[in-house]
Amino acid sequence: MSNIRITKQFSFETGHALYGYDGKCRNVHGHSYKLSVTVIGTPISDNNNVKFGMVIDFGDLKKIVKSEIVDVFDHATVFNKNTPHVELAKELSDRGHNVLLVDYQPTSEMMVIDFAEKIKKHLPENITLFSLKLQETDTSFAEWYAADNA
Ligand SMILES: Nc1nc2c(c(=O)[nH]1)N=C([C@H](O)[C@H](O)COP(=O)(O)OP(=O)(O)OP(=O)(O)O)CN2
Ligand SMILES: [Zn+2]
Repeated sequence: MSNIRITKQFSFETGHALYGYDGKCRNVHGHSYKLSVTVIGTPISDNNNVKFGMVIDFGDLKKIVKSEIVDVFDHATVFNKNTPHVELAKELSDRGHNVLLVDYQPTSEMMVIDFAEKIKKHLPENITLFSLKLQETDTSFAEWYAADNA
């Protein structure tokens, strides 16, 4: 049976700030992120299986990415917890804002690494994460490929 890649796309609105960065993105601002998740596997060949012909049901992939990434990051503001931004984060959080502290600088590169680890943990055994593409703006994106990280 052939190996087939399938992709599901997601979008979410997230704020962030790059502490110590030498450009305008050191300011708190937001992006309409677009995330493409590609997995690879062989389509189920048992015609008694309700998922016959599918690598993984797009709906099941959606459940994983939604609970691990979209529901966590959407309308949250992400700060690097290893910087003085923790103080700003605490103030915002105390005032009822949705703040997310992460253990890395929240660039698209670092976010896509984090997302890959989170998604991989929840995929069924026969399904492999092939790649992720995280689009931060119309002209900027970061990609993670399993083959680059083997
Ligand atoms: N390698 C990276 N560089 C930058 C990142 C990043 O995540 N990785 N992030 C930012 C900012 O957060 C923001 O995304 C600005 O990016 P940029 O593409 O420079 O945005 P512009 O609107 O200025 O882009 P245009 O060239 O006007 O389309 C900065 N760098
Ligand atoms: Zn940004």
